[in-house]
Amino acid sequence: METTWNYVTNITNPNREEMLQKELERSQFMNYFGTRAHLFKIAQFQDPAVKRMLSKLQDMGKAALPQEELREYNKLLAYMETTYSLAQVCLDEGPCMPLEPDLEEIMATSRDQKELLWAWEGWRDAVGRQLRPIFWHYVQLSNKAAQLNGYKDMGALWRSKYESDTLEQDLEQLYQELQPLYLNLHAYVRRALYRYYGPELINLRGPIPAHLLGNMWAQSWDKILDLVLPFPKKPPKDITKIMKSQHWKPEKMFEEADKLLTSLGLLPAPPNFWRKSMLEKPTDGREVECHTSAWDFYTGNDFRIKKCTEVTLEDLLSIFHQMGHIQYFMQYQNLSLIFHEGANPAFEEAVGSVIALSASSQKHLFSTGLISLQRQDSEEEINFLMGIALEKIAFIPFSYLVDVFRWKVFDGTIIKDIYNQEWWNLRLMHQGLCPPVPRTEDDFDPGAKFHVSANVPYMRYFLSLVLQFQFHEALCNASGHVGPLHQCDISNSKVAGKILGGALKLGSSKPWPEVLKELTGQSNVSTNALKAYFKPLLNWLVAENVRQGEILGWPDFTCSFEE
Ligand SMILES: C[C@H](NC(=O)O)C(=O)O
Ligand SMILES: [Zn+2]
Repeated sequence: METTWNYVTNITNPNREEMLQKELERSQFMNYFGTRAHLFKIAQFQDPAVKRMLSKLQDMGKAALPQEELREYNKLLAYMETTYSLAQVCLDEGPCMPLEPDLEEIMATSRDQKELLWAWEGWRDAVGRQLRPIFWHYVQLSNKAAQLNGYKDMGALWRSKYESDTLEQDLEQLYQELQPLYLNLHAYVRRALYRYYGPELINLRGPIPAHLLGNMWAQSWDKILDLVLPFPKKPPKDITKIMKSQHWKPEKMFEEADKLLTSLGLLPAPPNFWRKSMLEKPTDGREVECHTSAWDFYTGNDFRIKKCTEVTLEDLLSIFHQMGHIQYFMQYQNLSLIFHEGANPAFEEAVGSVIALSASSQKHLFSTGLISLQRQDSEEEINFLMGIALEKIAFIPFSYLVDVFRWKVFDGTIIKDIYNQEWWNLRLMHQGLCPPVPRTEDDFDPGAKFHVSANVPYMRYFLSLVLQFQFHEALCNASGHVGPLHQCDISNSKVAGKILGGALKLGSSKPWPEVLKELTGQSNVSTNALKAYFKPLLNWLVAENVRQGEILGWPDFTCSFEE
């Protein structure tokens, strides 16, 4: 881990070589134990814990590849992730801009569609196009590694982490249940963009151009809240502006998250965290991978976050999310190593997001001194819920389709000659978006998303969307909260903290339905809590869309490009 950390926090060739060497040694170690674990037949054992431990030990991942192919695979992985992390988009004459913070800032704040298009297209030229020629090779080697572990392809290996042979149908079911929320939000936002950008850009019966949603991947739309605010006369406070006026620094943002977690009776981040994390983008000229991530160094007291923190509300909530990962690492520390992971990958993502849901409540913002008045009238409440919905509801189809795409690439349904057109077919079908300019098969737009370039599965974020509201509702009830779910802040509730901590302590030692039952009292994933949270907003959206005579969906499904 240390050599990988050294590389992503100081991208140089020597660090890369050292990381690749250590990766190889680590894989040999995994291979040695994995092969020996295969000597045992799991069926011979009775004890569920032993059977569970064995099956996890037998899963070697990429370490199952022969030496030479593993070396090749690790070089490919490093090339893809580094290309993403070092990519910049240059103005004709003048500065080049990295994704964080420059290009993301443009996507979030510019309202000039030409400037948005420049950043959107430039980023895809700088990253996606570079990965296109080698992505197929990555797919082949990934599938070979999966097959050597007994899976038909890498998508099957990724899905196996959820220990369910009805995973795909279950996810599809959850996705369908959330469609009314998404379609009503999409229609409402399209109308608002129509008002701002006009009919030459927006077709009220068609998909929305993907560069106008405030985000490089149009995955969350919270940055265009000002364009879509339901009650413009009652704008919410600009928390980012208030943070800056109160001279917040990154360190304070992390301390706030640590404070909320310890107020629940959960564990504080240890001294190593504050000493060894990278909480800001270095200013000493070092090239770093800015995509935020949380790290466990498996020593029992060395946990770090790598983040190029900006003083914004978005980064404050992202920090709550990341400190949730750190909390999980700490809580399952006493289990045997093999169980040092979340009950399933979506649990890992949901923990921090649950904390962030409390942190983003008016009650918490008030207690943090970021707003001076907590009370909201019904119109302000709709404005508030719209802000949360632009982040969470908009994210439903994106978080679902990224791995629907990759599962099909791994299982061969999507062949390499049509990667990009199939990506946009899914973006059109699920998100109701169009590329703002024509795309070709020289492009590889999925590669312009970190998780695709960094070989990180994504379905975990879709499932986490549902789970985080289920956890939030259960913990809010446990904390004695009464009233609308969106007003709940579990801070200071030792009861809620005890329930959450108890579930995290289980790591992956128990099947995740059992952990879900411990946490929420239910053993099945349910969208009821998410729907309850947004109910007031959905009622308002439906009435508004009916009033405007909106068409839900995009019957004009062609993407028109302005001349
Ligand atoms: C949702 C996901 N979060 C993360 O990577 O931490 C993303 O940024 O796309
Ligand atoms: Zn995460």
